Amino acid sequence: MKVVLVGYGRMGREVEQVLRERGHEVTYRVDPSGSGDAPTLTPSLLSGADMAIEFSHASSVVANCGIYVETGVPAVVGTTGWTDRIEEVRRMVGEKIGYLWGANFSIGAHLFFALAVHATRLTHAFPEYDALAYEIHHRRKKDSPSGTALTLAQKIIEASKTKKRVVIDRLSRAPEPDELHVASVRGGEVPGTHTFMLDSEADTVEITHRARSRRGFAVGAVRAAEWLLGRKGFFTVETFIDDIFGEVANV
Ligand SMILES: NC(=O)C1=CN([C@@H]2O[C@H](COP(=O)(O)OP(=O)(O)OC[C@H]3O[C@@H](n4cnc5c(N)ncnc54)[C@H](O)[C@@H]3O)[C@@H](O)[C@H]2O)C=CC1
Ligand SMILES: O=C(O)C1=N[C@H](C(=O)O)C[C@H](O)C1
Repeated sequence: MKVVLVGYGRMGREVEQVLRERGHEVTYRVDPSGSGDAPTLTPSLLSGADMAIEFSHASSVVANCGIYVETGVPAVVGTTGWTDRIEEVRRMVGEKIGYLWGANFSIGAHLFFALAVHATRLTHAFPEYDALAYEIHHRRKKDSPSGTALTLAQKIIEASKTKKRVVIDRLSRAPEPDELHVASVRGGEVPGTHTFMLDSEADTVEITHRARSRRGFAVGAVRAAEWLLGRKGFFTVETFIDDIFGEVANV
């Protein structure tokens, strides 16, 4: 595949390495910081490209989607922090191009989601267990909570009989029983740690996904791009995971 990298920061560079290892070619790197070949994405940069892979900033996702649609180039997007506009992007994409978005492309994160959802269902019989979640990321991360934490929270709300709402703010009150509290911490170099906790008077059950590096995210994104080639429509990473690895993502 001839790939245009949109966003050439930590993830863009990691994806470039994996693309090379898997026999693909990077034709352009787009990044406003000056670290790529061009500062902004334009239709002409996508000419001849088979795929775009975007790890950029939330503020650019919708405009970039317009350029993918205009040029007919499919895109895998890992950028987080923009899902308040996901329906707009879904409508823009329609059946015109293949577009796949995921908050977390590492396989382990999807095992983590599945385990957390399964554990939540098991506690239907044990209402003494209260659910909560927290995530830790490096000091340069721009969005909070992480896309992964928001995805986890949504899945837990769907699986839980007691939790109906997600609260992400710093709480200056006790959470209501139907509120799932999701907390975020930023600092150091942590590539991404997410913990889901079920806590009772007797004990604590903790499920943690701890990324060791960004490689798992990058491998997943490149595999998702290989999967997307030739498909049309708006997909989330869960569809790709389901298709490749069986019923892992949506247990
Ligand atoms: N889905 C997943 O598996 C993962 C998602 N991410 C997400 O990917 C995004 C990027 O993460 P990192 O690479 O760690 O951040 P980073 O800050 O190292 O890199 C982002 C790059 O995008 C550039 N950028 C900003 N606006 C742009 C635009 N309009 N067009 C092109 N480039 C633009 C910035 O100059 C920067 O170089 C974040 O939203 C992060 O949460 C990060 C890791 C894994
Ligand atoms: O910004 C990051 O670094 C990461 N972002 C993604 C998220 O917001 O969930 C995925 C991973 O946790 C790393």
